[in-house]
This record gives sequence, structure tokens and C-alpha cells, in this order.
Amino acid sequence: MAPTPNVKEATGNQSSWNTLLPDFPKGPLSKYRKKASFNWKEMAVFLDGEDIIRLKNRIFSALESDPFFAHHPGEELSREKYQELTFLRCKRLFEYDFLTQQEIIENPLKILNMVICIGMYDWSPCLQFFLHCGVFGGTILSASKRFADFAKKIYNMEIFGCFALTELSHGTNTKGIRTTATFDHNTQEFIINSPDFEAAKFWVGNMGKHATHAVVYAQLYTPDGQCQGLHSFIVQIRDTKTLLPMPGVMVGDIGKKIGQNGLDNGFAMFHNVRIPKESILNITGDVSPEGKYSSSFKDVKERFSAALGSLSTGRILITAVSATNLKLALSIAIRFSATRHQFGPTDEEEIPVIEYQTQQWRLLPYLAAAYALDYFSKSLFENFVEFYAGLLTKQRSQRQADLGREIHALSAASKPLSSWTAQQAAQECREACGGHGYLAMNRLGEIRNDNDPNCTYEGDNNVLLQQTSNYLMKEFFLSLLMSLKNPLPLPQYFPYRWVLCVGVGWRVFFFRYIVALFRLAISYEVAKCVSFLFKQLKDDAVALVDVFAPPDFILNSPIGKASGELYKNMWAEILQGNKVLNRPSWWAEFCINKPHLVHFLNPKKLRNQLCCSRTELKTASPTKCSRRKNHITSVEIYP
Ligand SMILES: CC(C)(COP(=O)(O)OP(=O)(O)OC[C@H]1O[C@@H](n2cnc3c(N)ncnc32)[C@H](O)[C@@H]1OP(=O)(O)O)[C@@H](O)C(=O)NCCC(=O)NCCSC(=O)/C=C/CCCCCCCCCCCCC(=O)O
Ligand SMILES: Cc1cc2nc3c(=O)[nH]c(=O)nc-3n(C[C@H](O)[C@H](O)[C@H](O)COP(=O)(O)OP(=O)(O)OC[C@H]3O[C@@H](n4cnc5c(N)ncnc54)[C@H](O)[C@@H]3O)c2cc1C
Repeated sequence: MAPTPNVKEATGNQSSWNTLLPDFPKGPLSKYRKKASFNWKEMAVFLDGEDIIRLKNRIFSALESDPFFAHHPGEELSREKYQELTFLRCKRLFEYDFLTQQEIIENPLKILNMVICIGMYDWSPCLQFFLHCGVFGGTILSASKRFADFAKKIYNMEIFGCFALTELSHGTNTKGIRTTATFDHNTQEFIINSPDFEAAKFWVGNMGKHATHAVVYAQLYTPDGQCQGLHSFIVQIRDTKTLLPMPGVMVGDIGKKIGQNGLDNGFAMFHNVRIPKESILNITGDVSPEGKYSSSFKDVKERFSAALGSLSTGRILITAVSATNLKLALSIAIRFSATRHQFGPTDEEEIPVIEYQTQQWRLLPYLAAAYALDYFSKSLFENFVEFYAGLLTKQRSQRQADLGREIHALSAASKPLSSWTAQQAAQECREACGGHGYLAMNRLGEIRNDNDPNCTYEGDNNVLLQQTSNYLMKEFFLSLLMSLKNPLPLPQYFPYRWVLCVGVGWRVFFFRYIVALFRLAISYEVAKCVSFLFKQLKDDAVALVDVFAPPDFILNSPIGKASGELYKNMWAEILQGNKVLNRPSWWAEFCINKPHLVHFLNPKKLRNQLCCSRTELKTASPTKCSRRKNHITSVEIYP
């Protein structure tokens, strides 16, 4: 049993908290901050530790003081401009070099917190940077020592990468991937080919405009015509000096998405593109110069699972990415709810909407989920780090294999849970802020739209959950087999279930009836307890959000600002809008060029006048009728 951490030891002293975490400005939120039953700074230091908080502060202040990351309220960027700005920001992240390899080795949670901090600002530059360094770079560098010289090119941006598994016609079903890699032993090359446009690589982040290299998943064919299954290859897709496509490669941008539009998702088709034999990421197997396939995985399924192993990394990160969106949305909605006064016990006095039970029931369960998912995602990440260390050191123990399967099963459930929770919460927070939640400047729409693909990429949530149930079924039947060898006494827990198993018809019905009542009584009692609990929790809600809310610059939501000056913050932002008080440039279309209106007549008379009455329409010559009709610019023809 892990020793209960000593809060005092874990959190240092008051003075260290104050240097790390400055006080919030006085304002409408101070009332709730004073009511809190704990010290938010102590909680923040207890959860993250001083080291991580220092890293967060370093990242947040670097972005806030960098003109490349400045916000331009009221400015509508074109997608092309947003993509350019995203890339320039991504480049700045290389220049900041926030973390050294040594720091990551000493505390791997720092890399997770770096993803979170930059993502809180904007997921587009965050994902662009980490798709290159983490997903593309991580996949290559963990394959084998053969690619060690890639490290420098990856981290100094000599090359820029993407991860190309999905095709236009196949995504979740990776066995259906149709890109081929055929080994030509005469030239010691692989020939990468897309059989048709349905096999075009599609949705690939960074591929739309910037990637010069891709990790491409393809079915490997040896000279004897045998398909050896899904393997990954490094393929250069653009010239690093000109960004023009390489010969045989057709590459482009898939177009505007619902969110994350700073990121360039692209497509690529390969027309018999030849790559050196050494370009295969020999994670699961390799080909000899004579074209003979070899693999350390004898079992085809094991080989397939190893080929997809790197996907678990993304799923574990997405669990934290989604939990981050949950925190962002709640930071805005809880602070809004604590300062938005609407109705009250008397006409003179209105109260904050967080005082209403419905507002508490809508938001506080998600606040609890934010803490639970934050803790879970970090502990799952630490389990993954142990597994990844085993991967890098080519561990082949049973424990390593079991850990890999368990990490897959867990991440295949944690990503759906976290991303769906964040998606539902973003909508609930949007509604809990009323109309102001629908104002783009308050960012809840962006958070909802940018969180949305977390439910799909790195594997569709619904299908991934089937992976977890497969795993649990196998484990359950395995343990059942074990228990049948040495039967245990019948379970003493849930006695009604046990009796139910041996019950007969009427007894089963009777018990179900009692159970239903029992459950109703329980849920009534629970509801009362939860309401009581929320009554306590609502006074802590602002402080609980203060623990994880980023600085105002990063949160970038007037109604979510730490001061709680709801209306001043919104009004200031509105007046910064582009030409907000100007008359429309097309004012003359309104004031001078009025529409050519046919005089408004009595509808009955009008109908008689028009040649297009029903009977005449059938007989009247089209020209005559349409000529008459053309003069009618904006009068409705009554049915
Ligand atoms: C799982 C599938 C659906 C397989 O289905 P199926 O064909 O039915 O096969 P099965 O029989 O079920 O499986 C065969 C066995 O293989 C096992 N298995 C499967 N997958 C794995 C796995 N990943 N790990 C381990 N084992 C696995 C399975 O359990 C079976 O074994 P057993 O018989 O049960 O013993 C599969 O088809 C699938 O995975 N489909 C989904 C495809 C997918 O995920 N595509 C993703 C494409 S990439 C993408 O979407 C990218 C998105 C970009 C955004 C990502 C943002 C997150 C990154 C954040 C930043 C990262 C920072 C990194 C930090 C750093 O490192 O620097
Ligand atoms: C923003 C974004 C970025 C992406 N970035 C990348 C990237 O960088 N690299 C990359 O390779 N890919 C990327 N993808 C692609 C992503 O990985 C796929 O979209 C994802 O794997 C789902 O596959 P699909 O889109 O083909 O959907 P499908 O697999 O076609 O699923 C469509 C629907 O069918 C249902 N379905 C499918 N199979 C089953 C089943 N067996 N049982 C029940 N229901 C089923 C699914 O639940 C889903 O609702 C990205 C996608 C998005 C949206």
C-alpha cells in the first residue's frame, strides 16, 4: 500500500506557494475564494509539485510575452493564415526548447505537462509540434538503433514528420489498409504504391502543407508474392529544400475541418515510389537482401499487435488532452456561474446562478470528473513510461507482454471515457453560460470543436471499447478457469444476487421487485446526499477551478477571467472588435439602392393580375409568364 503522502512535506510552506502561485485579483470571485474550505495553492503544489509548477509558469510566461502568440481580438484569420501562424508558433516551440532530454528522463510527467500547457493555449501548434516530435519521431526512434541519426534531423527541424496509417476508405480497420510495400531484391528497395485513390493516405496531421517525411503503414510483400502484413516505413514525401512533392507522390490538404484548423491535415498517394531497404521500421520484422522475411514474433496476431503498439501512446496522451479540455471548459463555466447573478429571493437582490441546485447538478459532477481524470491520466502515463522503457530496452519478458496488453486495454477505454466526458461537459458548460457561452470570444465553442476529434482519432471510441471488452472477457474466463480448478465459497457479497441465481420464477420476480424498490430508495437517499454534498462543494468550486485554471492569457475567455469582472471583461473585449461601432461598408445598399418592389397589392387582386395563376401556368407561354414574373423581385406568390 503506497504510504499516504504527507501534505506538509509534499507542499512546502506558504511562502514558497506565494512565489510560485501569485494571488488572484480582488473582485466578484473573492467572496467564493474566502468561503473555500482549503487553500488552492496548497492543493496545486500537492497535486503537481513545485517543479512541475515552475515548468508550467515558464511555458505560460514565455507564450504570453511572445508576439507570435499574441491574441488579436476581433480578427478573423483565414485558414491559410491560421495555418501559417500555427507553423510559426510551432517553430518557436523548437526555439524555446522548454525541456531537455535529461529533464524528461528525470521526470517524464514534464512532457505530459508541456503538452497540456501548450494545448491549453491552442491545440493546433501543440499537436503539430508533438505529432512531429512525439508520434513521428517517437515511432522512428523507438524502432531500432538504425534510425539514431534521425534524432538530430527531427529535433532541429531539418525534416518534418507525420504519421500516415489511415486511408480514405479505411481507418479503424487497420487490417483493411491497402497501401503496399513490395520488396525489389534486384535494387534492394521497397516500392510504395497506392492501388487507387481509396487507398490514399488521408487525415494525416502535418501532411497538408509541411511534412517532408511520413511514417507510412503498408502491407509488406516479399518477392515470393507473400503478404507479410502491416509494417511501417519512412517515406520522404516533400523536398526539404523546396517543400515540393517528391517524384511519384501526390500530396495535399484535405480542407477545412470543424476545429483544429491551424493544423494541416493532408492526403497522399504514392505511385510506385522507391525507398531504400533500410527505410522499413523493423519493429516487428525485416527482409534479408535476398527478400526473405524474418520476425521475432512467431504469432501473426502478436506481430500485428506490436505493429499497432505505438497507437497506445496517442490514446494515453489523448486521455490527458481531453481532461485538459474538461478543465478549460469548467474554468470558464464555474467562474461565470459564481459571478452571473440572475433572479433571487427578492426583486432587489439577485444571486449567483451557482447557488441553484440545477446549476450545481449540471457542473459539479464534471468538476469531480476533472480531478479524477487528471489523476488517472497521469498515473496511466506513468505506467506507460515503465512499459515504454521496456520497449526501448527490447524487454521480452511475460510481464512486458502482459503490461503491453493491459496498457492497450486500459487506453482503449480511457480515451473514450475522457474524450466523451470532455465533449459532453463542453456542451453543458456552453449552455450553463447561457447566451454568453455561445459568443465565440468566450472560447467554449472552440474548446468543444477542438475536443471533438479526440473521440475519433487514434481509433474510434466505439470500436476501441470493444478491445477493452475483449480483454476483460479473456481475463474473466481465464480467472474462471482458474477458479474452477480450486472452487471458492460462493460469493458473500450481494447476497440477493446469489439467492437470485438459485431462485425460481416467482422468487426471481419478487426479488427483482424488491430490488427495484430498494434501488429507488437508495437513489432517493443518494440524491439527497448528493444535493447536500453539492451544497458544500459549490463553495469550494471556484477554488477547485483555481487549482487547475491556466492564466487569463492562456484561458483566453473574458467570462472566465480570474478577476470575475464578468461584464467589464466582456465589454472591453467587445469594444476591441474589428470596426465594432462602424456602419457596414455596404450601407448604400441599404440606404440608397432600395429593392425594386412591385407595389404591394391586395393579395387577391395580385393573384388575379399575375399570369402565373395555376390554370394559366399550364397554358401560358413560358416566355410571357416568366417575363411577367421577372419584374417581381421580392413579392411572395401566395399559394
Ligand atoms: C484495435 C484494432 C481495432 C484491431 O482490430 P481487429 O482487426 O479486430 O484486430 P483484433 O483481433 O481485435 O486485434 C488483434 C490483436 O492485437 C491486439 N492489439 C490491437 N491493437 C493493439 C495495441 N495498440 N497494442 C497492443 N495490442 C493491440 C489485440 O488486443 C489483439 O490481441 P489479442 O488477440 O486480444 O491478444 C485496430 O485495427 C486499431 O487499432 N484501429 C484503430 C486505428 C487507429 O488507431 N488509427 C489511428 C491513426 S493515427 C491518428 O489518428 C493520429 C491522430 C493525431 C492526433 C493524435 C494526438 C495525440 C498525440 C498527443 C501528443 C503526443 C505527444 C507524445 C509525447 C512524446 O513522446 O514526445
Ligand atoms: C482531426 C483528425 C486528425 C487525424 N489525424 C490522423 C493522423 O495524423 N494520422 C492518421 O493515420 N490518421 C489520422 N486521423 C484518422 C483517424 O485515425 C480515423 O478517423 C479514426 O481511426 C477512425 O477511422 P475512420 O475515420 O475511418 O472511421 P471508421 O472506422 O470508418 O468508423 C466510422 C463509423 O463506423 C463505426 N464502426 C466502424 N467499425 C465498427 C465496428 N467494427 N463495430 C461498430 N462500429 C464500427 C465507428 O464507430 C464509426 O462511428 C485523424 C482523424 C481526425 C478526425
